[in-house]
Amino acid sequence: MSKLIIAIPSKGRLQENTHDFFGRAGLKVEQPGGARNYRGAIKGLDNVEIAFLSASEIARSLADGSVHFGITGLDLVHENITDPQNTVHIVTPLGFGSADVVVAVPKAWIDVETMADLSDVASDFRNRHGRRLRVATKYVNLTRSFFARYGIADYRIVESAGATEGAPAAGSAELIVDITTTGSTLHANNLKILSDGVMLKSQANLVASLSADWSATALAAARSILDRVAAEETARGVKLVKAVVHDRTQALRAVSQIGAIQRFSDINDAHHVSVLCPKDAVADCAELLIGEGAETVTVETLDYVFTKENRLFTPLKEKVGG
Ligand SMILES: Nc1ncnc2c1ncn2[C@@H]1O[C@H](COP(=O)(O)OP(=O)(O)OP(=O)(O)O)[C@@H](O)[C@H]1O
Ligand SMILES: O=P(O)(O)OC[C@H]1O[C@H](OP(=O)(O)OP(=O)(O)O)[C@H](O)[C@@H]1O
Ligand SMILES: [Mg+2]
Repeated sequence: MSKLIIAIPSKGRLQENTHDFFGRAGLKVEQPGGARNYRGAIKGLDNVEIAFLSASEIARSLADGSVHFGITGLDLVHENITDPQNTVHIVTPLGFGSADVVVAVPKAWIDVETMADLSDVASDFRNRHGRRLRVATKYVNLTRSFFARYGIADYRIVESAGATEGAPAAGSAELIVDITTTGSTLHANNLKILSDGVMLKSQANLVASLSADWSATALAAARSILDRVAAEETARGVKLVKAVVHDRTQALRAVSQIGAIQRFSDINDAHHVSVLCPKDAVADCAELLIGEGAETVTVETLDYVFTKENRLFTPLKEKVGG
């Protein structure tokens, strides 16, 4: 009877959005004993335990299998997990925590715009100064593999624990690899991103561990959670469109062209149409229905659309369900 363990950020910029994400799915995260208690629960789901960890610890816990699910940035997944392909499964991106991991150099380096330029500078630098170019970063693994891809070997990594953008001005490195969202920290430190220097586009993801103990209990709890998550995601992308038309079959044929689908059919009713329509196609759908004789078309927002087939759970089960 091993419970499903979900690791969520205990602090930092992903924390608040994570609570909102669970809230939208109708799941209430409870932290008995307040912010200093590192174990919690989800209201009404007895087989789920919450572990509050830092975003980077979450990536490591997914790798070692001590948690089943975790919410963390894709950057941390790729930096902290050796073989992410075979170690974790990305369940779904969450639409928050967007940031790019980038290579940035001083703006004063006017001749350096690309990774190829940087490669030239790196060789020159070594010849001229008798030491290697220094790159300040906490993304050591991402940097090594990205630089290797561009054939750059003449550099040395200076591990940074924070305020990485300050390293060039402080004289502790020539350039940096760090994460950026608005670009204002880079700008404030007179740094520019190389044109092909975006190493990774990151955002927060719901990630599953492939090495955790996926007991029947844990899998069942995962299904309950993913049912709610998928139902909310689906609902956010569609609207419920209703109308009374001359000929239902004909109207459905027309709106199916723009992706609207009949979900709730009453074979005795030849005139009522009620379809789930992609959010962006609602106005076109209404126009088509009016063309099919509707006087009025109403559009409703839905909270959840549950379906028997769960597009988030099925791929996970295939990987861990035996
Ligand atoms: N502008 C940003 N700067 C840094 N991280 C960001 C930014 N936007 C989103 N993120 C995401 O937030 C996560 C980092 O969160 P946070 O800073 O709370 O964790 P952390 O620094 O790894 O924690 P700790 O260092 O204590 O382990 C990363 O996954 C990153 O992708
Ligand atoms: O492009 P911007 O919008 O300016 O954001 C990027 C900055 O934000 C992060 O630092 P954070 O505030 O998380 O501090 P940290 O270095 O202690 O993690 C990151 O390390 C950058 O320094
Ligand atoms: Mg941080």
